[in-house]
Amino acid sequence: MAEPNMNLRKGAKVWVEDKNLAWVAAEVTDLRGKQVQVQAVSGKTVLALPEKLFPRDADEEEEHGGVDDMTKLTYLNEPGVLYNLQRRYALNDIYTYTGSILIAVNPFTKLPHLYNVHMMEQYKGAPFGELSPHVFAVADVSYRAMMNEGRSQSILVSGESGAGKTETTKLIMQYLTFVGGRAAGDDRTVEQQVLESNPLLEAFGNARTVRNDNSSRFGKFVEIQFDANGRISGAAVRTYLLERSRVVQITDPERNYHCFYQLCASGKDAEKYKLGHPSHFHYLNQSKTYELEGVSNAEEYMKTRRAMDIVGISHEDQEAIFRTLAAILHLGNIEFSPGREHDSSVIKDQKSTFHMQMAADLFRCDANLLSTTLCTRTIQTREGSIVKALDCNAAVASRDVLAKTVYSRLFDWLVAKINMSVGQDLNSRVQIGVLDIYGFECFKHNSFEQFCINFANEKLQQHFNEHVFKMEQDEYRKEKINWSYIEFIDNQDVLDLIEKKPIGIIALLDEACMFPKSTHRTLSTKLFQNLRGHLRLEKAKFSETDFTVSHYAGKASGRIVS
Ligand SMILES: Nc1ncnc2c1ncn2[C@@H]1O[C@H](COP(=O)(O)OP(=O)(O)OP(=O)(O)O)[C@@H](O)[C@H]1O
Repeated sequence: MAEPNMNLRKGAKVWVEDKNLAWVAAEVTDLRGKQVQVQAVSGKTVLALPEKLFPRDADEEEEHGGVDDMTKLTYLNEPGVLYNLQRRYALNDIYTYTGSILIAVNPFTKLPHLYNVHMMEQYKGAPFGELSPHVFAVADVSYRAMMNEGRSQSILVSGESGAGKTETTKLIMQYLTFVGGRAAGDDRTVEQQVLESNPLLEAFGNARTVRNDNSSRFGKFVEIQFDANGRISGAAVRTYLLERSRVVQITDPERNYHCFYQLCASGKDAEKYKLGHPSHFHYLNQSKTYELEGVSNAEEYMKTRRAMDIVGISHEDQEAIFRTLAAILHLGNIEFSPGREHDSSVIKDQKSTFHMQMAADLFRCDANLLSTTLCTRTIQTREGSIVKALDCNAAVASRDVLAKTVYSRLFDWLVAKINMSVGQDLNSRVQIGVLDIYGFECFKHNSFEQFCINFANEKLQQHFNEHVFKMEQDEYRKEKINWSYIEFIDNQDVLDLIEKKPIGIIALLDEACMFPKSTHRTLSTKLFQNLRGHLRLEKAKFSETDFTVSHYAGKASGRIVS
């Protein structure tokens, strides 16, 4: 989006950077050697370097309330794009096009007039771009492309946490249900079932985060299958990258997965499993946030139960699901103290023994076996298996791994149940896929989970580059249209750094996992030896194991730990 040939004469309209407001509108008042004097609309005069200024569309050229397609801006630069979105947002115009891409700004308030049946009727079959930008227009264009070309389509919903991806995905499904739904009078339809399974997925896959009270902690690809007449004939939900670490570790004011709090507030069921207030459980009390504003955990529990009934999960299976959740909570309360032998551990005290017995009963396994499993590790060798004692830290780690594994298997099992109940149409030739996946994430400390999320986003970015930029430009070339090529950053080098065999980060990690003697130090040495000088990888100055990957969207630092 750089603007190389900016004409900086007196009176030119520009954007100048501002500490507080990001960008402010200004006008050039003087040229002083290498610097330019500009006067901001507030009246303030600033000196700036020319390369720091961006040209600005003249106010009188701009339509009132901004333009509905960014490509209509004379100057397509960051301040211009942000200003346009801001002006539209002020009028509750939350949608704006950039060519065939839709930008949605989260309104954080209900706008029911935007999503009613009347609106859906309006967008049905309307040429793209004729009506105001809308998520229904995108869904409609993909439905029509599928029908006209007989080819499957996909819609990618991307953005940072809390941007509105899940809401947008639901709206797309609502629209596809409207155009491809079955005639009234049919039994409960596939699309209804997909929508009705949402509360279930949300109870087990969503949690409160700093940014979003109901943040999806997994990626989701919803495939909606259609028959030859364009009617929905089946559907499937595929999930990715469930955030497993949340089951055992949370920080204030975040929460664990909603289902745990729901179960604790369930009254009789909670009593049956000897649960109480969430503050009694280590996996929940690491954060003091137990309630969500405007949400009753007990009512949500009933909703989750109802969603299970709708999806067709038997009462026996429902009981097994909540029993497993309770077992995980009891498991988390097991503490260890050093055993008699060096580097060994035992269950700490009576309280821990109670929770271990509870966990074992609820998992329906033998308590001694559970305790041995937590406090020892069995290593297979050629000579047979060796049992090695674990110290307290290692026993805690093994307890947490068990909790995470059981939870993620439970989640996968639920997804499989939902898919079975909704029913896939194996004969369908066309489908529309909607991908709702985490955006790029960067925290102070980034775990392996974040690394995978950023890798997935890097892959998506490459797909986007190939399809949007390369294909458009090939088209222009074919038609001999004189076109100044858009510059985009090819991210193949980041992908190579991560996935190339045999010396990408993942390949080296794989290799390290196979050698019993590997440690986090041997892995870091290998990584930095093999990838030294890679422009996308930086080693931290004062650490042997910290590294930073320069992604297309920014830098993310990680640490190799054992
Ligand atoms: N189109 C919309 N209309 C009204 N409210 C919206 C809309 N989109 C989002 N919101 C509000 O913003 C909140 C966050 O949106 P959503 O959960 O869809 O974000 P997300 O991008 O999926 O976040 P995460 O990645 O954390 O799951 C919603 O709970 C809802 O209150």
